[in-house]
Amino acid sequence: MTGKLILANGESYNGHWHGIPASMQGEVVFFTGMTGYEEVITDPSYKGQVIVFSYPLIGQYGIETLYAQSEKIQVNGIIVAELYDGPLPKHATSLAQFAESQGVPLLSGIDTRSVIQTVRETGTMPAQLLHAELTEQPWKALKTDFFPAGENAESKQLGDGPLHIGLVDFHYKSSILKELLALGCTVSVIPYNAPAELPESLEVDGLLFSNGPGDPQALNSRLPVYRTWAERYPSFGICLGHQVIAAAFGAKTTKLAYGHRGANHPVKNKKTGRVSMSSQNHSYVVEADSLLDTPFDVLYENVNDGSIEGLNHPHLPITTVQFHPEAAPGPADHVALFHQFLETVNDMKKVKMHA
Ligand SMILES: NC(=O)CC[C@H](N)C(=O)O
Repeated sequence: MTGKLILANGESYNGHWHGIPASMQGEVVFFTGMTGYEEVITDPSYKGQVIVFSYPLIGQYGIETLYAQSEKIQVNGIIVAELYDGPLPKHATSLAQFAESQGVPLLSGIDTRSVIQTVRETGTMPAQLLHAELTEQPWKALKTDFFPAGENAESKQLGDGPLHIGLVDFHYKSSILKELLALGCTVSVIPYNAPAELPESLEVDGLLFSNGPGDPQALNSRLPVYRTWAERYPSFGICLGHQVIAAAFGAKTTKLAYGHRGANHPVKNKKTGRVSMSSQNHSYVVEADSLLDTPFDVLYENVNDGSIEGLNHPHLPITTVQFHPEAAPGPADHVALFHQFLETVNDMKKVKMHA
């Protein structure tokens, strides 16, 4: 079976089609990690995108759902150069089977180097995956409605540890929740569109603003609420969470040409000078100049392009990171940030109890 990847600039690539005949569109982006394809395709921050893996052989250890970041595949399409089809671990299914079972098209045998070169030179753009039996579809607007308006007061509680963290849900990765639970927290998942008083009625001790898909500006109408929350509780923001906290205090966000997606992005801690490796998946960044209108100090910057990778509030216990300290997929250099956040939450809780 054959199929095509068609880019919005007219370039077209033939490959082997896996899955039922279909046509699918999404924004084409690329991931540079050697491993982690299970985490990537199930990560809700990739919602609606077509993911191209730069590593030439993908699928070598199958899918074990152990590493899944949500209950399903979130990308609209998967593009690989060579798809591994050898023996797999006992409990694993193949990547092709997994994708097929969820109706997500996978194209293999694509010259991913050429696709990625185009995306690097021209920027991310819409792409279409098309089975050979079907005709090319008219281009549709890219999906952006990840945060419908309206209020949702339903929270769900997990774990039963001494510290109670509200996980502000912008479509969080399950490894963030797992990390909090592993560190002994009670976690209340708070919808992005929760009423302003929900964290207080749940009696949370701190807030973690999660990752999420799309443009952070989609959440502009909620920024005043997020600012009140961040001013009131020790807060930690990851990726989209970092972007909305920055925006809530007056910063601007902008879109990079082709984003950062991989497992070895070096970031520099501006306080210590230390460089560490981070896992990343984002298109948008906080504009450095716009930070002048906010109280924030830059905590981390990207070593490759100097972009903002993390912020600290000088007086309030607010820390944010553009990268992914929950470490799946990728390096575990930054798990300490979770420990630091929980120590701050704990200290603030003690102060409150003695006040
Ligand atoms: N991983 C994330 O949270 C991504 C944030 C945002 N959607 C971006 O692309 O920049």
